[in-house]
Amino acid sequence: MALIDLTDIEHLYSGAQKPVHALRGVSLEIDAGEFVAITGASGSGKSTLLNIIGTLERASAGRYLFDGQRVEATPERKLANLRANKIGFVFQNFNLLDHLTVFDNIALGLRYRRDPVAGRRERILSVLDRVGLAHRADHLPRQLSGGQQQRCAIARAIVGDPQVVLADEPTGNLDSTNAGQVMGILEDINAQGATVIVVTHAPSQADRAGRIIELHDGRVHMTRRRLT
Ligand SMILES: Nc1ncnc2c1ncn2[C@@H]1O[C@H](COP(=O)(O)OP(=O)(O)OP(=O)(O)O)[C@@H](O)[C@H]1O
Repeated sequence: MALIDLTDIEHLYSGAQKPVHALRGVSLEIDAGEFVAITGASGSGKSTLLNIIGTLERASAGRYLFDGQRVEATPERKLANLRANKIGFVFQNFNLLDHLTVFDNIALGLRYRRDPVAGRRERILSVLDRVGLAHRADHLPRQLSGGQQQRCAIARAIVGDPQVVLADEPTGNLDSTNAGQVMGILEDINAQGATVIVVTHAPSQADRAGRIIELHDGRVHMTRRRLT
């Protein structure tokens, strides 16, 4: 059984002006342990699809099974719980809290989890080490470079050891060296067993994924697996 199983997903944004049909019948399966890149032109529906996969947004129509659970039939309270325990999010703009240190920003990744408080400090220190920020634990986000801020955000996303890491243009604000480093960390997270899904429009980064899903006008235009 696929970890993520989407069938005929439609999404309509019905704002004040004309409604936007952002997804038009997307069906796809993603297995546990895959590293998938979602690509496509601006406006093709990549972020919408990622937000639906992450249960931040509910699809207007279609069926979504996450780890066998019917998302459309799950109340919001339970979805919040699922997100806190099983999914880590990484965004283009890092979304760190300015007034908190790197350590405390990462601690936020454990806030809504049910696991015991004992051992949290060690867990945070170990993840800081993993993203190469052990020497920056007491810094504020504004004292970090963009690449370091994104590595801090990744640490926050993975500190709870999620099954799935979803990253929306995680390298969009980074130069190529930092972008390469961030992709390397995502590869490492995947190698450790997490399913990783990255939205990117950079072909050089999409090529690092095991599978590329290209959207076009709200539909899956093409799916391609890495040859090696
Ligand atoms: N909250 C919203 N309200 C109305 N329309 C929206 C909203 N969010 C996205 N859209 C529209 O839905 C379509 C798909 O948007 P989405 O952000 O998913 O595309 P994308 O492929 O991620 O684009 P980009 O690469 O520019 O980030 C676009 O036409 C966009 O304008």
